[in-house]
Parts: sequence; C-alpha cells; structure tokens
Amino acid sequence: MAKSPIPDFTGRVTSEGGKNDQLSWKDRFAALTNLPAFFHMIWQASPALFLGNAAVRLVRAALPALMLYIGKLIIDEVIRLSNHTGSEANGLWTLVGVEFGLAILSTALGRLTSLIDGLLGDLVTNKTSIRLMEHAATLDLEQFEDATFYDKLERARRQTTGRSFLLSGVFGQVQELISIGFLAAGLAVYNPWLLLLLLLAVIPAFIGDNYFNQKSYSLSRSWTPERRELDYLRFVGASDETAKEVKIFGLSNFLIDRFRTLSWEYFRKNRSLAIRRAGWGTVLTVIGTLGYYGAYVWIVDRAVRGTISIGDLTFLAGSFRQLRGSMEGILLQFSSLTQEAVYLQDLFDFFAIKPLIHSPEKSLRFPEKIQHGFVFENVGFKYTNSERWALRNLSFTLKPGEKLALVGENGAGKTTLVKLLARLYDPAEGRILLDGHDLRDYDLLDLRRNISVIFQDYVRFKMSAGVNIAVGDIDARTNQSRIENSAQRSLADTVIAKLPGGYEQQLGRSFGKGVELSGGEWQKVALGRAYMRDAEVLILDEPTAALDARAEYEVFQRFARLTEGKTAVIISHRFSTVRMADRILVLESGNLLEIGSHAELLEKDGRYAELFQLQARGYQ
Ligand SMILES: Nc1ncnc2c1ncn2[C@@H]1O[C@H](COP(=O)(O)OP(=O)(O)OP(=O)(O)O)[C@@H](O)[C@H]1O
Repeated sequence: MAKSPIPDFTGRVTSEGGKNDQLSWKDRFAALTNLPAFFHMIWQASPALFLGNAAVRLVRAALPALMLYIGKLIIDEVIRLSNHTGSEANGLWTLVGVEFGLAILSTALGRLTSLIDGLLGDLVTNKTSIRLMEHAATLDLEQFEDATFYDKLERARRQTTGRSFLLSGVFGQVQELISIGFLAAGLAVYNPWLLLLLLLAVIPAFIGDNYFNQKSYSLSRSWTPERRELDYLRFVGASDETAKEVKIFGLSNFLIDRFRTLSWEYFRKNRSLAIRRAGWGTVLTVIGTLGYYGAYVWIVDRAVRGTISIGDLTFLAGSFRQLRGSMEGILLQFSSLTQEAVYLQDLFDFFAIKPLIHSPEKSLRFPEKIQHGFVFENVGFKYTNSERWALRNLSFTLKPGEKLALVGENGAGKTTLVKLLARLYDPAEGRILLDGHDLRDYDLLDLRRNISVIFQDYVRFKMSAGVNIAVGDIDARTNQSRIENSAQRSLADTVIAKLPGGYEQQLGRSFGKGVELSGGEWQKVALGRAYMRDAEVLILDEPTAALDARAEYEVFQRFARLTEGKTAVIISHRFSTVRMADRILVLESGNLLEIGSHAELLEKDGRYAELFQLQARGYQ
C-alpha cells in the first residue's frame, strides 16, 4: 500500500512505503524460527510458570472431546431409560455428575491459564524491557543519531509490551492442536469425509484473514516514522518542557494542524482496510457456514435412517461445531501469530545490532599517570548523515596536566573534538594516541571512566539533587560526603542548601514535589558531576555559559586549583575564561587555525587576537 507523500512539519517529504514493507509467506515462515528464542525468553522469565502453563493446557486440551462424549452417553442413556421405564437410573446420574465435574474443572482451568498467562506476560515484558535498555547502553552514540536506527528502536520498544498476546497465542495454539487431534479422531471413526468438509468450512476465512493481516502489518510498518512523529508532536504539544515556547510563539495551532493532517491520513488508511476486511470476512464466513451445514445434513440424515444413535448425532454435530471453531481459531491465530512473530523479528533485529565502538580483545588499561598526553594525528571526522567534514587534518598534542581551551565559532567542531577524545566516535581519518597507543587499543569502559565530560546539553535528570551530582560516579551514590564535597567545589552546595529537601530534593517538575532550578543553578549541579568523578582528564563544554559573572570567576578560580596536575579541556565563548588556559586552540570550519598561549596568540595578531579584541571592545 503506497502512501501519498505528506510534507512533515520540517518541510521534509516523508518516504513512500517501501518494498520491504510487504510481508510474504516466506517471511512469515522464516519469522516462525524466532519462536524457539521467544520460548527461551519465556522460560528464562519463569521456568515454574512455563511448566505449569504447559501442564494445565494439556489437561484442558482433552476436555472438549471428553465432555462431548459424556454428553453422547447421557443422551443415549436417557433414550434407553425412556424406552425401558422402571430401569435403574444410577448410571445416568453418575454420568451427569462426571459432566458437571468436568464443566467446573474446565472453568477453573480456564481461569488458571489466564492467570498464568498474565503473570508470565508481565514477567516477559519486564525482562525484555531490561534487556532492551541493557542493549541500548552498549550501542554507539552515532547509532542513536541515525533515523533508521530510531525506527528500529521504536519498533523494538513496542515489542516489549503486548508480548502476552503472542505468549498465550502460541500456548493456546498448541492446546487447540491437541484438542483438535482428540475431536478429529472421534469424527474420523464415523466418517473420514467429514474431515474434508471441515476443511472447506475453515479455509476460506483463513485465506481472507491472512491477506488482511499482511496488509495491516505493511501499513503499520511503513508508517513507523510518522507514528514516531505523531508521538513527538503529542509530546511537544503537551509537555512541561515545551509549554513555555509553545505559548510564547503561539505554536499550538501549527502543531495541532500537523498532528491532525498526519493522524487523519493514518486513520483513513486504517479505516479503508478495516472496512474491506469486515466485508470480505462476512462473505468468507458464509462460505464456511455452507461447509458446516453440508456436514450437518449428512449427520441428521444418518440419524433419521437409524444408522447412528441420537447420542451419536449430538456428539458428531457438537464435535463438528467445536472442530470448526477450533480449526478456524487455529488457522486465524496462525496468521496473526506469524505476524506477531515477524514483529518479534524487529525486537531480535534490534538485539542483533552490534556497536562499532568497543574494546579490543586485548585491551590496554588507562595509564595511572598520563606520560606523554594525547596526540591527534591528522584526525578527520564526518557525521554519518553529513557530507561535510566536521573536523579535518587536525594535528596537535594535549600535554599531560595541560589546561587547553577550545575556541571557535558555532559549528567549528569543538564539541566534536571532545567527543572523539572520549571515544564517543572514532575518527574517520587519522588517529588519536594516548601515551603512544591508539585510543582504540584501550579498554573502552576504563577510558570513559578516566575522562569526565560535562556537555553543554548535559541532562537534567528528574531525580534527586544528590543523584544529579552522583551521576558523575554513580557507583558512589551512597557516599554522601563525596557528593557534598563535589557540590562544594562546583558551588552547587549553596543551591542545594536553599532546597526544602536538601540533597534528597526531587528536581524538575515531572514527579511529586519536584522543584525547578534556574539555568545557572542547574549548571552548578551538573558541574558537580565533574568533581564527583575523580578522572585524569576533565572536559567542560561551555560549563559556565549560564553562570553570572561572579559565579563564573569563582568556578574557574576553583577549577584551576582543584584540577592541578590533571589534564583539562575547556570549551568557552568567554575570553575571560579562555585566557586562563595554558594554551588555546582555535578551530575554524573543522580545521586547526592557531594554537598557543593567550600571550602568544595576541602577539601573533591572528584570528584569536581579532575575536578577543572584538569581545573586549564590547565591554568598553
Ligand atoms: N550529531 C550530529 N550529526 C550531524 N552533524 C552534526 C552533529 N553534531 C554536530 N554536527 C555538525 O558538525 C559540525 C561541528 O559541530 P560541533 O557541535 O562540534 O560544533 P561546536 O564548535 O561545538 O559548535 P557550538 O559552539 O555551536 O557548540 C557542525 O556543522 C554541526 O552541524
């Protein structure tokens, strides 16, 4: 089903539904190979519930045939007794008692199965969500920045909930199959041709349903980016984070219009499919009913001729009806189950994504004390979706213990440089050496542990003030004195002292009695993270942009003192900060323009001197 192109709210035209969105029979059967892995997931969630479920369903599978047979015996007995008045009716009442017992057992086991399915479903959902978060944590930043990856993640995330359908579906299928075996055996004893009529009664509906399931899968899959956009619009249109700007710029109508257009288009597609499905469903069910009544005519005819008893008649008619229901169920379920199994493929596909940035087999430990520093050798880097080099031909040395400031206009590549240093990306060209070894040779976790970065877009965790500092070294989150010490160093202590709940105070307004901080207050808290982590290398990406002049001065006085002997990189647009650095590296469009001390660069009278004087003039 091809989609008509809709320009999105950024003006981009969304892609047509791709060829890959069609779901062939081959895909469906291939998807069934996911079931063993799925069963493994359920088994891991709870072996006891898994076995309990299997046992209960096995008993339930035998009940329909057994109950029908007892029903037949009861009717035959009633007829015998009515023909021989005065005979003992004990046998009859025993049969009625057994039937009653089986009916109660059937209801009780039905409830028990739903209970176990529900519990297992919840456990599987929790386990899968945890696995999803664990796996996402191993993946590269670059993968997160890719839209196709996000679609995959989104589809996988949807798979973590609603797994109970597949779970009860697959278990139910097995139960139905066993049940069908019992019933079909009973039917075949009387006439094997009845089984053929049975197929006629169920196959048309199966084919129809299967066709429409395929269509609905294609539609839902090809609309993943738009569904993501709908979620995003809903968030932007109604969230505390965006409310301020939405109001000031009067964006609500713009957002709502976009949402309306997109959601209406999706609804229209879905509606047309649902209507066609309902129409065809009716026609095919009528055909199925013909098959059923064909068999019924045969059974009634036999009973009238006296070839079978009235008990047989009820048994056969009941068996046939049950079989038709069960087979229809199993075939229809099969179709949606294979579809679910295909969805499951999305989940396993996500788990199969491998990070490109990882530790080598034999990795080096981060040096206790850096000896020669970091050497950038002709480093070049391009973002995945970009043609432009964000950095190119970059060669310089970051000496141990040095304080290096990065300066350059917006988009010059400063943040990219520090991301390469922390190995969030690997260079596309050249290499970065630490004490003579490529960064790629070091243990990744150890490297990251020893490099502390506070990004300009640091996360404002909607958690307690204490945790917001402790994220710098989350394993030490119970070490209150370290948290308080870090807060003192970053000036966050005065901010926290004013909070009603102190370090326990929930920050942000999303939960409970959360308190919102000002931009500068948040920045002081985030800076605390840098001190929390006792790293060899400290990187601050515009750490003081939101601070007032006095706080900024104080932060840097302390920073120089507190990071003595440590290597530090500071990105800043404020030259009052920059000039405190040992050396300054000036970037322009991804290229190194100048490097040297404040005095040297002023002496050189190049770009740095120009920018410095420009800013100084502003203060005169
Ligand atoms: N995730 C990304 N995907 C694609 N391109 C990116 C990404 N991040 C940055 N860029 C591009 O790379 C270039 C360098 O960006 P970078 O963030 O390193 O600049 P910067 O010097 O830190 O800028 P600023 O002073 O504005 O923070 C820019 O042209 C930017 O558009």
